[in-house]
Amino acid sequence: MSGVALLEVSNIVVRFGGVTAVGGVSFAVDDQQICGLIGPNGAGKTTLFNCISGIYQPNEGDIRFRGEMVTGQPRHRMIGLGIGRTFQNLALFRSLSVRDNVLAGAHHLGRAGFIACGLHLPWVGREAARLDAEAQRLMAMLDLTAVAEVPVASLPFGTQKRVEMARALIGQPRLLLLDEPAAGLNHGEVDELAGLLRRVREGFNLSILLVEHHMNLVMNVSDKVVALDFGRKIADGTPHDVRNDPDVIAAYLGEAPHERAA
Ligand SMILES: Nc1ncnc2c1ncn2[C@@H]1O[C@H](COP(=O)(O)OP(=O)(O)OP(=O)(O)O)[C@@H](O)[C@H]1O
Repeated sequence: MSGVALLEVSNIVVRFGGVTAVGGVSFAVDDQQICGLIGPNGAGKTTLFNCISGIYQPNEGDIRFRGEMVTGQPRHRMIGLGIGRTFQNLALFRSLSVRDNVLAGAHHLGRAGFIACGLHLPWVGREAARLDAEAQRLMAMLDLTAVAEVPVASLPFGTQKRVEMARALIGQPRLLLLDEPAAGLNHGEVDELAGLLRRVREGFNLSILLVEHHMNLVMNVSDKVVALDFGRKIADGTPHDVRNDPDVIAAYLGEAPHERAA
């Protein structure tokens, strides 16, 4: 694997009818790297994200994950390969408890089918106990233990976002895609999120690709930043370099991006 990026996106093009949402974007994410993906509204961030997570199939270009071509693979296959994600507007089972939502993220790991469960085979119980222990560990790490049995619908938005992250993490991703994790959070929660992202990266030995409008968070937590505008890449480098890039500043209507923090 040495010399091969964890994720390699090459010349991705996505068109919706006459609209070119992504017009030939390339970038790479390395092992254990936090990469921020930024750009003004309509720049193509979500569309690119949806290609990487298997929701959209690009019209052109390639996506390689751990050296393997995965372009156009369906979502369940991407999860199996190690690409987990959260959604901007959350995609939780609202009437289920936090614990059950977290466990729902592990369904592709289980080997226990209908017949094995019906026969009460011993390894089925062992597998369930192992997953439950992992869910407990994740809930502790994401400060969810106290609400483990609470239906997610009754929890504050910031807590629900942590549930979604725990659900993605129990799937043992090598790459975690986070779609606007700071949206809807207050200042204190955003500060905690920065620390949490670093702990998650260290604790799970994974990489994070982060779409985010909250510039302070992106610049503070990312090892590298990729900036898009009108479906094209306009910068790719360290937070310092991207923040000072003239094209990035121009894309944000003359404001330095770090001054645009929510
Ligand atoms: N399903 C769709 N059908 C048609 N056009 C779309 C569709 N999804 C996105 N677009 C268009 O593609 C372009 C890129 O949109 P996209 O949502 O990827 O941008 P974004 O950078 O994620 O924006 P935001 O920050 O507002 O979420 C926009 O012009 C958008 O209107």
